[in-house]
Amino acid sequence: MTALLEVTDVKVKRGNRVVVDVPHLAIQPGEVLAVIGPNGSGKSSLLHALALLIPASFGSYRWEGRQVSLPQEALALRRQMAVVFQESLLLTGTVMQNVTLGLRLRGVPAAKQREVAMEMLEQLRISHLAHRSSRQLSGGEAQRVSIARALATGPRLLYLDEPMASLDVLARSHLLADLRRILTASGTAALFVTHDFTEIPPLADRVAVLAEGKLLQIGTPAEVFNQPATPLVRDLVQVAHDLVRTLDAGRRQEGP
Ligand SMILES: Nc1ncnc2c1ncn2[C@@H]1O[C@H](COP(=O)(O)OP(=O)(O)OP(=O)(O)O)[C@@H](O)[C@H]1O
Repeated sequence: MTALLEVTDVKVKRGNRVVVDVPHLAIQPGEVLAVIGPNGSGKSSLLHALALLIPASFGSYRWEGRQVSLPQEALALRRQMAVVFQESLLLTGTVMQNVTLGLRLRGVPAAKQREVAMEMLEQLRISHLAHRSSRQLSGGEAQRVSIARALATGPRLLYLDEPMASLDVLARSHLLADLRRILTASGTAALFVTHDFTEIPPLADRVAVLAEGKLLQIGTPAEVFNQPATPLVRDLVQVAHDLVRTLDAGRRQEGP
């Protein structure tokens, strides 16, 4: 299958330091890739570089098999991608005004803007908030609005930088399920950065582990969790293993 996005020799410099140095990374159409790693390992920098939001150097940057010329084609390509950040970054105005923003900038007729936005709000189960001010939303609602805004333009690839970090566990679990359903139904690929391993099974097809800007391992969640490729990956996933073991031990003690 031709990858949706395939990059080689990605390097991001912050000051004089190279903070991302990844020889190869590919995202398949419709695939959801989680990126995990310690603080400061370069996860956000990698995401921002791939989304063409910060300067980076690429050996090659291929979109659906075609070599993209950067920076000349960056603007056109960015229209096929969307980004959701940890903070919802909504503009003053109503939810509807926020969700139609990207479509407005693309010159989509007003009636169509509203139709598409309403559809996205329904898919994210927040159509009742359409006419609410963006300043009168809970954190979970605001994050749903920012995801609806990102998806309204029909991106082929959605980047999510710790989008659930400020949500409570229930809100997070419901949003993960809704997001997975929407991404699968629309065939949208996604790359999401997370610190929370519980987000991986419901959302990710593959996991990439980054440390000090280097890709230590990439594989299915089962591969990474059961066959960690390096001691650092083992230490990272150990926390998740310990949790499962503790819960199992508790269950055995309680009996059937
Ligand atoms: N705007 C910036 N200017 C200078 N250095 C930066 C900047 N942003 C990030 N860095 C540095 O680049 C490195 C990678 O940071 P980055 O935010 O990409 O890591 P991360 O894995 O996303 O971290 P975290 O998990 O803490 O969010 C870090 O050493 C950080 O200090």
